[in-house]
Amino acid sequence: MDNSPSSPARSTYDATAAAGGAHPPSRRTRPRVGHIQYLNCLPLYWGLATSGALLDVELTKDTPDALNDKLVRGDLDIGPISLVEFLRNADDLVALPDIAVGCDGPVMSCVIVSQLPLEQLDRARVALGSASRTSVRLARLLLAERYGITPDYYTCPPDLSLMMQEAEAAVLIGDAALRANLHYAPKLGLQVHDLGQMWKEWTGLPFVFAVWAARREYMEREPEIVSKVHEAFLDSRDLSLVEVTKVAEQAARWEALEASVLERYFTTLDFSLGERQLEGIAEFARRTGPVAGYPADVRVRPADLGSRPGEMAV
Ligand SMILES: C=C(O[C@@H]1C=C(C(=O)O)C=C[C@H]1O)C(=O)O
Repeated sequence: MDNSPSSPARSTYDATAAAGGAHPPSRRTRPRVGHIQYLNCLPLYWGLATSGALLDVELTKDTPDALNDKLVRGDLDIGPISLVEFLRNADDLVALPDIAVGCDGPVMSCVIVSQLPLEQLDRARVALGSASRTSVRLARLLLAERYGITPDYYTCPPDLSLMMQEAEAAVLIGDAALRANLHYAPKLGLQVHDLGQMWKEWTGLPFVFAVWAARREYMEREPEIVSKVHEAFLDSRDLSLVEVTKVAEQAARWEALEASVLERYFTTLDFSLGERQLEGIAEFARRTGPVAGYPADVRVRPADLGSRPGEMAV
């Protein structure tokens, strides 16, 4: 190997160093932001491309459970997190205001798929899809307290046909749940129970499956970036809901679901986090806290990010 000062690699290196770095390391790093790889989050991210904000974030697409772990470990700075994981890690995280993935009635994509009426699931095998933390906890709560039953739960990958071979019922979320709900269950004669609707009938409240959070230390270090990312998500969501027909048509090109179904789905989901949603969260924490790893009186207190600032330019 030629290590002499005249070798091209070496001379390029020296020239760069002498010039103070023609390619200096980036002075600022983009915020590392999570993106749930399900259709449920499409309306939150769709407008980021339109506004250009997509270029100002380093996006990591993954399943909710993987994103939960990354945000909690500090491999992400900002992102969606299953409500249950937020409540467990509330000391290290700050919730962002007015943004969530929830519903006020049916949700369509967080379901119990069952071969038997729910009352008959006592001691039966129930498969819990491994991508979920909140829906599986909600399903267990509803089956225990509304139906008075104690199934034999186990966690496994979210694959409906495997689950139905090994269990009498399964809890699914996201696109797999949507497909099960709309396609497979009716074909296979399986019952579908919508967790959002069950919660609403039981408590009269909206339900929040995931909130948006920043790591507390990141928020303290980079409050402006957090504020701008938050703003970009709100703008994206608002634009997507105004243009929901277009979003649904575009998404349908790559999905086995009709545009009209996707439009219904996007408008069934509730992406807000207001007083009633916070009340729903408090009620869920009160009912699950003792067994789910957080105090029953834990609260989500969204950060005060001030009024909506201007364009994102981080
Ligand atoms: C509405 C949904 O909300 C979700 C449910 C989650 C959970 O159960 O932990 C986490 C993130 C969201 O994806 C869905 O997955 O369809």
